[in-house]
Amino acid sequence: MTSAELTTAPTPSALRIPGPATPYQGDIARYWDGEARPVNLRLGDVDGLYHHHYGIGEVDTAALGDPDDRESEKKLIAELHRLESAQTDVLLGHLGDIGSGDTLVDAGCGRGGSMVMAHQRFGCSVEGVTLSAKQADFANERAAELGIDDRVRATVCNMLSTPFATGSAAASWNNESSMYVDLDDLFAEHSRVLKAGGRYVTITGCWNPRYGQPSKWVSQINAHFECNIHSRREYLRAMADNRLVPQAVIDLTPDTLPYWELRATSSLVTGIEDAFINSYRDGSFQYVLIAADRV
Ligand SMILES: C[S@@+](CC[C@H](N)C(=O)[O-])C[C@H]1O[C@@H](n2cnc3c(N)ncnc32)[C@H](O)[C@@H]1O
Ligand SMILES: CC(C)=CCC/C(C)=C/COP(=O)(O)OP(=O)(O)O
Ligand SMILES: [Mg+2]
Repeated sequence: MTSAELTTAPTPSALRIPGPATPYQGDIARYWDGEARPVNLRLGDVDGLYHHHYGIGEVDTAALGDPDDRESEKKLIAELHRLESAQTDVLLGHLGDIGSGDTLVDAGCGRGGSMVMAHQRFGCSVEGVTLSAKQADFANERAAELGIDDRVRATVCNMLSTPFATGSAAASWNNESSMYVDLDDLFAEHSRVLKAGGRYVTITGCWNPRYGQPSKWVSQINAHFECNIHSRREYLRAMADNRLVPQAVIDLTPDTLPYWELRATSSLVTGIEDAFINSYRDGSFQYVLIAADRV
């Protein structure tokens, strides 16, 4: 299938492009094929938007109600989910003016929650890539259920080598997926796929060069997710080397701490909560949004 066909003739099921480029990518594909943590599925079940990222914003304590209430766990799950969708809203708000005729690229799309939200907001087409066939199938099934599978599609594909035509995307993003790849290779591919003047946005966790080196908490997060968190400096340097000029760099660390503090009180904890809370508090780790212009 040619790039032109890929961007103009979506099919409801996941396209499969030759497998992982490295043994590491094979590990990551298996990791996400096997992932079924209740914290992700129960939150997604709230409204059918399935995310694999974290939340931002103030907790609505009124919405949580009385902790002794029988419905309190359900309310807490709904609140965590609201904060995760609020995170996507902030990312989408940095994509610039997107029209219904535009195509966006979601690099590392997971189960597709951000893609659905992008289509609902802009009316545009969204092409997502993930290493996991299970995730791509899930995302495509959700798009079909919503009747938007002609505009929203996930493909099993390496984000460093996508089938999308050069200069074809009005905007592209990584939502908590850039810690799985080399940043030079990643930004070279975004830069190729984006049209001149297009916008790239990432929300990511990065280690803070001011701390010195990755802290023990950052190492714990890497081990937990089999990822390799980059420093803030690496992001900015790799963007500069690949025609991506930062338009906004926003430290979302204070905005994500309430999500983690709330999540730590829920029955859906996974054991990684303290590593995030401690590293955000000691300054070794930061949750950032970087929006850049493709020049
Ligand atoms: C933490 S999840 C984030 C999912 C999604 N962006 C979201 O916000 O819900 C990380 C995603 O990155 C994807 N990923 C990691 N390395 C990749 C690569 N080289 N190519 C494509 N996808 C990749 C994984 O398959 C997974 O879908
Ligand atoms: C900010 C950083 C470093 C993110 C690492 C990537 C990652 C695994 C994100 C969340 O996925 P998830 O939603 O599947 O995780 P969890 O099960 O913990 O909610
Ligand atoms: Mg999650």
